[in-house]
Amino acid sequence: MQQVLNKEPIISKAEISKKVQKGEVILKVQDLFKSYNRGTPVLQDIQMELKQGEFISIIGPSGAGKSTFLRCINRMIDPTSGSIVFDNTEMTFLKKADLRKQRSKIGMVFQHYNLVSRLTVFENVLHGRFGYKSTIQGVFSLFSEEEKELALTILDKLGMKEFAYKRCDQLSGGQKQRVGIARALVQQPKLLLCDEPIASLDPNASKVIMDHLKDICETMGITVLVNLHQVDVALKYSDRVIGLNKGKIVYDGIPEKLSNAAIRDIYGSEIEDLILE
Ligand SMILES: Nc1ncnc2c1ncn2[C@@H]1O[C@H](COP(=O)(O)OP(=O)(O)OP(=O)(O)O)[C@@H](O)[C@H]1O
Repeated sequence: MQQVLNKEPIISKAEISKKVQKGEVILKVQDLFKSYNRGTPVLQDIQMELKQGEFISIIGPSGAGKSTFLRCINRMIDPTSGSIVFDNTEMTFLKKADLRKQRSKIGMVFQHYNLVSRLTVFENVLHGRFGYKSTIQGVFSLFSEEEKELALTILDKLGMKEFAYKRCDQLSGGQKQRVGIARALVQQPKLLLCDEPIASLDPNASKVIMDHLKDICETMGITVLVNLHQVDVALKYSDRVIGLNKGKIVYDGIPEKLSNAAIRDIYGSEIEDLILE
């Protein structure tokens, strides 16, 4: 068995299904601006606080800045100015090793899954542990027995254990997305960023994915921040909905208070087929 040099606590099976308290602020964004190539800002004056265990959806028309915002949080994109404090650490100043360490606490789920299709489900899931390893360990894919057990436990939770040794190119879209979620969960994140996780899926597979994300939030206490195009899905699953229009937050509140007027503010002229009478 290979030793893990960079030891991080590995959660037990019992902890994976433990209900945790919602509460403390896990992410605080202040005065955030982002412009690409010195052009017009695509994010403007973003202020936001997310709490541990919250399920938050971001909705808004195409080009509103939803993906840019998610990617600024984990610094896949560098913000132009402003502050992002995640888990008591200012993200915008971090470099190399410190950034990598902080990023390992933030899982990300992508619309197109970002899996290595010729590798097995199990191998793809273990890739989520790379953030905890030295370069050498990463190159030789050295994983401990504990890490392998964690990967299988998470696959089991997502109903994917029986597919562990299948190649990812043999899976359906919904199954691929469950692998993407499992890979994010083996990181043992405090925050899960999901960028349009159901945009490529049919309604049945979308429901399975959203149900899993909600369950992960409720049973593991992980804060889930999801970009969505579907207002009805956001309303059904979220503790809180954030509406973006042209890079500005125009709604931040509970789903029950998202009025038709608020939906108009978010979607502007694209609105008519979205109004829920
Ligand atoms: N790498 C880039 N370089 C220049 N402009 C970009 C880049 N990425 C995004 N943009 C622009 O930033 C704006 C916001 O894009 P973003 O993808 O964040 O919006 P979105 O709300 O996620 O849209 P969608 O729902 O279509 O994915 C858009 O005008 C887009 O064209």
